[in-house]
Amino acid sequence: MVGNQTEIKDPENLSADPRRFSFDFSYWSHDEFKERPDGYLEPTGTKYADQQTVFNDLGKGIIDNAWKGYNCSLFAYGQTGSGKSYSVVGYGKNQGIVPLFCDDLFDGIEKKRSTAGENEEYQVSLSMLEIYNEQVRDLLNPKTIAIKGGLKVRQDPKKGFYVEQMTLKQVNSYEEIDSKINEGTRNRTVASTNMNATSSRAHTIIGINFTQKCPNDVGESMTRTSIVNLVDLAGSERADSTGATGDRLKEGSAINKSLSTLGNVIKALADQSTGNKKVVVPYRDSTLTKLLQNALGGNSKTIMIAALSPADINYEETLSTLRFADRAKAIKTTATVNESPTDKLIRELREENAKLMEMIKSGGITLPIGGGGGGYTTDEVEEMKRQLQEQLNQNQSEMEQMKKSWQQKLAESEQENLGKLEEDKKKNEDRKVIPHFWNLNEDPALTAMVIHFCNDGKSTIGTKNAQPPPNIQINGLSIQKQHAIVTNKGMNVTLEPCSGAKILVNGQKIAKGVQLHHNDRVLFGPNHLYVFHHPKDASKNMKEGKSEETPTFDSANEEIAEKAGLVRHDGATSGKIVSPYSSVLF
Ligand SMILES: Nc1ncnc2c1ncn2[C@@H]1O[C@H](COP(=O)(O)OP(=O)(O)OP(=O)(O)O)[C@@H](O)[C@H]1O
Repeated sequence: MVGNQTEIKDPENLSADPRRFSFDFSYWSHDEFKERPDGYLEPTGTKYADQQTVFNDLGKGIIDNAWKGYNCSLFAYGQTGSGKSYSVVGYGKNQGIVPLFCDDLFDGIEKKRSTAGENEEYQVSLSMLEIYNEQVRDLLNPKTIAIKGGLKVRQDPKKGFYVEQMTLKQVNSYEEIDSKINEGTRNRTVASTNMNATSSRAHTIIGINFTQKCPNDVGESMTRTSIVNLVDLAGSERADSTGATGDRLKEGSAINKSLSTLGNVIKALADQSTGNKKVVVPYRDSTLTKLLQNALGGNSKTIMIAALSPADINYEETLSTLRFADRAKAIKTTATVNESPTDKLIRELREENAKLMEMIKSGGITLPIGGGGGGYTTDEVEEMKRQLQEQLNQNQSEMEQMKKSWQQKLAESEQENLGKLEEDKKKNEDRKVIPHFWNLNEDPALTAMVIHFCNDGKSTIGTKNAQPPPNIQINGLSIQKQHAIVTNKGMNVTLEPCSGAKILVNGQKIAKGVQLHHNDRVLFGPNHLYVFHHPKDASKNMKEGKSEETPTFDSANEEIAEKAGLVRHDGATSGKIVSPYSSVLF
């Protein structure tokens, strides 16, 4: 990284000149940092770009634009393990753009609210989606995650593509939005573990809708809205470089479909911006590009983060990421401020609904989206009617939302959100005193997201189909209705497999009850991997100054492979190894 330039050398031809790419920013984050006692990684020289630096350069701009009423998007592109999630969401004390953005946004709202007049309102709502194998899952509504084929993506002439039935949760503070995002990440963890899916192959879209209602100079109520999409894309590595086969290959090609379409869209938009207006932009070719249409070529101010690995073995992928980013920087979006008199917006929705009513009455023959005339089958007409009704209902609820006062909405959402916050707080307290299992996932962002407590007495472990329902529910391949029983007797915890159930403790298959110890690794079935935490032992170790080695996904898998005789004893590892990490931004 030299100024805003990123240089890359071919490891097989080091004497050749490096290739140079210029961006708005180029950040180095591979070395020259140290960990503060609280866990924050801070620079030891001038080279390392910490999370706050990146946020100051990029996040603050998004905040300013959101306040002005522009739609904003940020998406992170790069191969698995290169630092996309680190930049977008962050880990622990090293918060990424999403939490820092939310914190700053609510700080600003609180300041405004403290001096706000009666007719000023500030409102934030959150959505969280995952695209996996071209299918959309709503991470804020676990019930929809299991829907076969995922949620439907529809097109509206004004809004563009949108996800039918998507949850939009109103949030009133930083704590509430943080708790909701954690809930979404937990749902994502459970879903990916149950389906034995690789999370790095999923795209995550966090949507923040920010609405301000303020009177203008002549006292007329104005509504200003901004939709902020923060996108953590799936790993961009090509399927042939991952050695994937079978389902993994199918999964890989679906992800590649989204990412290769993203590449095609970016190429087409870049061509357009150089004057070739005839190019057709293939948004419709993948779910991802449909949902990112606005972010890529429409009404949005957009930032792309390209995350790179400096390791030699990743040279080809890194070069391809840089080329991708280089093409993307040519794109020019045309963002406009989304501001209208509130009454006008309500009137437009009312008029549109009157038209939709007419269309439904006349048999739904005119498609809402550029449709033609007759010749439809009964099923097609029914489907059109259903779409029209759906749109009508959506407009109706949007209209009601606009008419409702902030106070009313606050009262409605507060109760639910408060309950969740209390729940989170209690869980955190319980973790200090009750023995429990915490999950390990190959994606560090999804690790320690699922907690199962071993309460006093007996707890059953099994699937949701068990009768009576188990105390600890895990679902998925090879998990039995009654899989195990965990007993906590005076803080002594034992784990006993049910007949036929597969459980490994520290890599060893168990056939009868065993006592669990702090930091034991427990694998239920083929892929539900947990660490057992005993709070008493943990605090004893701390008091005695004993250093603890916290198990990781890789170390637990190596242990399993070793016990099964699959690994050499020379320290060779088996999992993915991609060394750290630098990010380029433009
Ligand atoms: N800028 C950075 N400084 C220090 N550590 C980093 C940085 N970026 C990434 N890391 C570390 O590298 C590891 C991988 O990063 P991350 O999970 O963000 O990769 P990713 O690109 O999101 O991968 P995936 O596609 O699997 O989600 C994490 O343990 C993270 O803490």
